[in-house]
Amino acid sequence: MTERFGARLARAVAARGPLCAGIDPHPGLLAEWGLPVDVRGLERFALTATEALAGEVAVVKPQSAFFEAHGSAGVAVLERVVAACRDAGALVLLDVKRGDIGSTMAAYAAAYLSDGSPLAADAVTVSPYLGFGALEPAFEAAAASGRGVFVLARTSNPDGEALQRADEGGRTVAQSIVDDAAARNAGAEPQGDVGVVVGATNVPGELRLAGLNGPVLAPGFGAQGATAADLAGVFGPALPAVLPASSRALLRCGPEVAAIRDELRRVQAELAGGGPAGGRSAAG
Ligand SMILES: O=c1ccn([C@@H]2O[C@H](COP(=O)(O)O)[C@@H](O)[C@H]2O)c(=O)[nH]1
Repeated sequence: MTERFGARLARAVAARGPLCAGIDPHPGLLAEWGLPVDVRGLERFALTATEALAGEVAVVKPQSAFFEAHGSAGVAVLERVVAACRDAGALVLLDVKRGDIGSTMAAYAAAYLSDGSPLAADAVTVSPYLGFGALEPAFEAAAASGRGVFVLARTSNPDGEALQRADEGGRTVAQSIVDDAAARNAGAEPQGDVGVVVGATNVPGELRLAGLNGPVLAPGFGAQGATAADLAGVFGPALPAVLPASSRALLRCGPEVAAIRDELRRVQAELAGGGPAGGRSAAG
């Protein structure tokens, strides 16, 4: 029987620590690395980043948008990145933020969460804007194949606040997403397969995460300004379930593999020791 994602993730984090390393091939970063902003540059960038990061972290998070921007050749590079991360022992959380009516969601689930699909990852990000229930095909495909789903709840960007903090029957919309995810994870050991996305840039204590019984992906750490010292305040007792995610702050250290890896290890050490990591800049 396929081992569940929640269990696989817990084991990977115990072995390699909680940091989730993002692979975001921004055109500006390709240029900074002295690479052409085309599919050849994308391939060199993404495979170099994979070489630097995937053998060191529990989770790698490729940002699909930057690959899709190069068309089918870019998506082919993404497929190679997914395979190379797996070979290096990392779980792949593909950041695609999909969400649609249930019948179309089933097609996304087939693409990203089903054995045999070239783009199948260990987990994906999904958007609940069409309703948490519309994500059911993704939850089912993930459960059937030992994969995971991370639902956007309270994102790291300031634009999310008005919608996500709106009142939904005495709690915020974001809290209702967390509570729906918690219901799906109830009773799972060591944790469930449904995570939430909560930005590390958010207000301390805004969400009740203690009952989630699942992982919390925390982008906003690093280039968007949140530091290791902020994490305990923002996430409180849920901190052991948090995967701080950083992309640009690591990738800016390239193109040398050793330099990216040195920065990665520095951040991992700070996360382990609770000291300051990350850096300040505007979110977005
Ligand atoms: O709330 C969210 C959800 C997803 N993201 C994604 O995470 C990375 C962040 O990159 P950095 O370079 O570390 O800022 C990026 O892929 C976003 O699309 C997010 O930032 N916030």
